[in-house]
Amino acid sequence: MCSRDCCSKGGVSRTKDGNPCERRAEKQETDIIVPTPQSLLYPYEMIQEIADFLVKGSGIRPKIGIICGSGLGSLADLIQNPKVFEYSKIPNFPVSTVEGHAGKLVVGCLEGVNVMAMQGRFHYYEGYPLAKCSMPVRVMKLCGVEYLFATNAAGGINPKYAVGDIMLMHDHVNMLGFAGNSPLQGPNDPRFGPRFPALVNSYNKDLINKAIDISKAMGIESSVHVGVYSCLGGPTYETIAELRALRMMGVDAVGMSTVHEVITARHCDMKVFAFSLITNKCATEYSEKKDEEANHDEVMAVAKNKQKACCEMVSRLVAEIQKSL
Ligand SMILES: O=P(O)(O)O[C@@H]1C[C@H](O)[C@@H](CO)O1
Ligand code: HPA
Repeated sequence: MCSRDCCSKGGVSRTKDGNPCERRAEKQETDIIVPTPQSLLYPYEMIQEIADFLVKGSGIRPKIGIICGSGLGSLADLIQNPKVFEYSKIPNFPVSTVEGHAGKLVVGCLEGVNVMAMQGRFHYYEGYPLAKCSMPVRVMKLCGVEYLFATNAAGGINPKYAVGDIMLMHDHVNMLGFAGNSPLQGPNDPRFGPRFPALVNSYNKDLINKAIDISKAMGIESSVHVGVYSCLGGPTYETIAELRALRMMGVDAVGMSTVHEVITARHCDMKVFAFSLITNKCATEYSEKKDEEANHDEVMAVAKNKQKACCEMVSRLVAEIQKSL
């Protein structure tokens, strides 16, 4: 009861004559914690500071940014004369908490092109808001990056996909977006891009065609597909009913990343190339068999096995871009 002689009825403090207690109402208002809109977590100036730190520290303005998926960190090992930044030493950078994501940013040269690679990405399930997960993409942009290469480990839903196949992403279904979550949520800073960015043709067709040609040159075209990826929040793998629903929506591979990075990259007008390494086949029939359940050890093991082909795909594509620069 407050000093104005109020009583609490149905969770609302009221004066004796039944009117809501003004003082209580004022207090409740100040108690409300309004969540910070995602886009305000990393203002332009803070991203600029991180970019300046990396450009100054490496002496390099990268043209291509690479995000290494689970177990695909060796993509960054291709980089010559690498300057390595541990995430924990980069001002205002989050840290990686997932096995298979080393937490290092590698800047250097690949096939004659200045590149920057993230050995470790940030996932929503780690507890980071989406804008924080994809903040490094904006850092890349302000460092000078024009092309984003995003890679991921994913479960194959398309029954034609086998473990170890590569799926070149040509579109996505943004399940977190369906639920009203976006890395662009909150006030828009036009220095990054427009309020309402279009996402049709987000995945660069020319780069997809080049990657198909590369797969032919590598003799792996029968295990390379072009398909649709969907990102769920994780960290749980999907239920059978969810996988069936995704398949009905036209999804070929499912994972827990990439989409918010692509949204952020397209917002600031980067060219995007992305692929999934199919690390497990998603079961769409009910079964008691333990070996049909997805698990991170299997994801990591398949990624390790297939890293050579993934590395070759990336370096050949970078070499193609180099020709056009
Ligand atoms: O970072 P990516 O999307 O490659 O990692 C996938 C999704 C989860 O982080 C993990 C599950 O095994 O691999
Ligand atoms: N589901 C979600 N994410 C994944 C999977 C999967 O089956 N495999 C690798 N990452």
